[in-house]
Amino acid sequence: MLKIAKGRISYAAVIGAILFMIVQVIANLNLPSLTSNIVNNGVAKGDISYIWKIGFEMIGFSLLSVVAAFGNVFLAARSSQKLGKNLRSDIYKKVINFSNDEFDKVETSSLITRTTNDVVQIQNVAMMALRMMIMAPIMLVGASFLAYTKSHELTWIFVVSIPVLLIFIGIVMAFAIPLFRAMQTKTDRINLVFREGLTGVRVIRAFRQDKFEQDRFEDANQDFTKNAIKVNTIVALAFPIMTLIMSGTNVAIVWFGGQLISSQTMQVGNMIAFMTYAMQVLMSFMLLAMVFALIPRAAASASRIQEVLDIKTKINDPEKPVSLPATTAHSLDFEHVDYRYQSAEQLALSDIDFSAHSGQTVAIIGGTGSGKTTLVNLMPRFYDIESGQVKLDGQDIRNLKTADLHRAISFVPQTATLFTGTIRDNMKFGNDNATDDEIWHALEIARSTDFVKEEGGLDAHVEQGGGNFSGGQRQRLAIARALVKKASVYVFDDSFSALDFKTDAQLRAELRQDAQVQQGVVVIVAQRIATVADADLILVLDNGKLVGKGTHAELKANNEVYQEIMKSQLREEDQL
Ligand SMILES: Nc1ncnc2c1ncn2[C@@H]1O[C@H](COP(=O)(O)OP(=O)(O)OP(=O)(O)O)[C@@H](O)[C@H]1O
Repeated sequence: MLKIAKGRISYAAVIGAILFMIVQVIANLNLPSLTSNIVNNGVAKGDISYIWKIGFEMIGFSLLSVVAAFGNVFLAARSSQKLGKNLRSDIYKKVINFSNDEFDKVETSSLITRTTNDVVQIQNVAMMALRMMIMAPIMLVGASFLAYTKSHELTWIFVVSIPVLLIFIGIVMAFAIPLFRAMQTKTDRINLVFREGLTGVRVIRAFRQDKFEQDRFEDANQDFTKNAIKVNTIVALAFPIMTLIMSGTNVAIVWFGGQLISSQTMQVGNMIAFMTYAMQVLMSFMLLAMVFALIPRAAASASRIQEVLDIKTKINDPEKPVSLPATTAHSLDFEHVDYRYQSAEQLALSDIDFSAHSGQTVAIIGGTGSGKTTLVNLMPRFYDIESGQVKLDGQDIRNLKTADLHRAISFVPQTATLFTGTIRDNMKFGNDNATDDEIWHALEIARSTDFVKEEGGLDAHVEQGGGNFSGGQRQRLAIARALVKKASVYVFDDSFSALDFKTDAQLRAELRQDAQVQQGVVVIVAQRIATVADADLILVLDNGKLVGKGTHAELKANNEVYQEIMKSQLREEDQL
């Protein structure tokens, strides 16, 4: 846990909080002694001026204690909140640079719990530690010593009450700590089920799985609640018992102290002070117990966060990056590329080899699971290849800064994702300087002007995930967004599948005529022969292998897989 705070917490604030806390403890430790003086020397002797003098001193120490407590809480809160803020941004910075391989390692819902709930646990413990963990031992030592100076005859009471309290605290912790620890994994589970339920709500309804999903959530919720109730019951039971131990100690002090007073071996004031110090001693143990009860849960949180921070991102900038040549003649080359998913034994792609240059359209076709998406994902280095080379403008993409590479590639993924904001915000996602004219031009190519105008133009609101647009409209907006970004390579991963034949054909014709797009290489992943037929180069994938490469006419004449795909699609149309 200390590792996680290192460099993320303000040391000046921590030192300030500790200093204030020391002042507070010293002030608090002085008060019982002053009470005993006032009783012994003022009240017992009827010395009014002494009472006033010590009374003012007590007010002074009380005010000092309040001010110090305020300073301590202020700095403790500030530094623990800052620690939380720094942790959240460090996790976010780390995660945003994850490649798909790393995202495959940690569940998204768990990442969310780690950024929110786990960070809160650390913050709470940091706050408690700065308030109590250091206060308790100082108070414990100070109060024990001062209690002894007030009456060494009564100190034996501690010999009984402290072990009783410690044994009790030990029993409580033994039961509570595993439960505290389990809270985090149970929170994870709730988040996972809740998230899946929310994102898949339509599917759940369509398949009438509402009851099943509700039960699944209920189970997770019930499990969490049961655990929380157990923890709270233990804590709730612990408090009255601890109060009982404290009251028992008080009774013993009054009982035996009374006897000492009547035999004139002890003064009343000393007994009152002893009683207050005894409470401070027991309170210190309780404060320590509270902190130690929270530590295991926070330690579990800390290791969950550290686990994310320690993940080594595989795809990093090279030590000596090269720059892309300043040219308008762009090229994309795959040279004998092999790729294997980290969890898989077999190659997902093997010996992929092709070249394309500015003005050319490369189309990738193949059955479901043949490796089309995997292939295009290698271009922006979402995954790194196992062997071979991928080159952009003649440079191995692993020698480029990832920011430069991503700037050079405009990518439309299979599932179109839009962000909350306006259409304009979404369109400017890859090109902040785009003018309204450029955006309208891109929308025109993507056959989106009509519905965007209907929605209210570029200022039209886009809901979370583009929920207020249809699937086809989202696809077209994602295509337009990719066109607004001026790139060397435009990748469309199955982006035309949601369009009808006519719109698909019009859109591709517009792409062919657009001067900006024609300066780059266009890569289209498609399922339909009609979509790929006019491409300059068609790659036919089958089971991760490049089984055909050529134009439509060439492949139609001599490629078996291509002919098979053609036949199956003709058959489908014939059947209608
Ligand atoms: N993250 C992953 N981890 C392990 N294997 C994966 C992963 N993603 C895809 N695969 C496997 O790689 C193969 C190729 O998948 P890919 O998504 O590239 O196919 P595709 O041709 O794009 O299919 P579709 O047309 O259905 O989108 C499949 O066998 C798939 O199971």
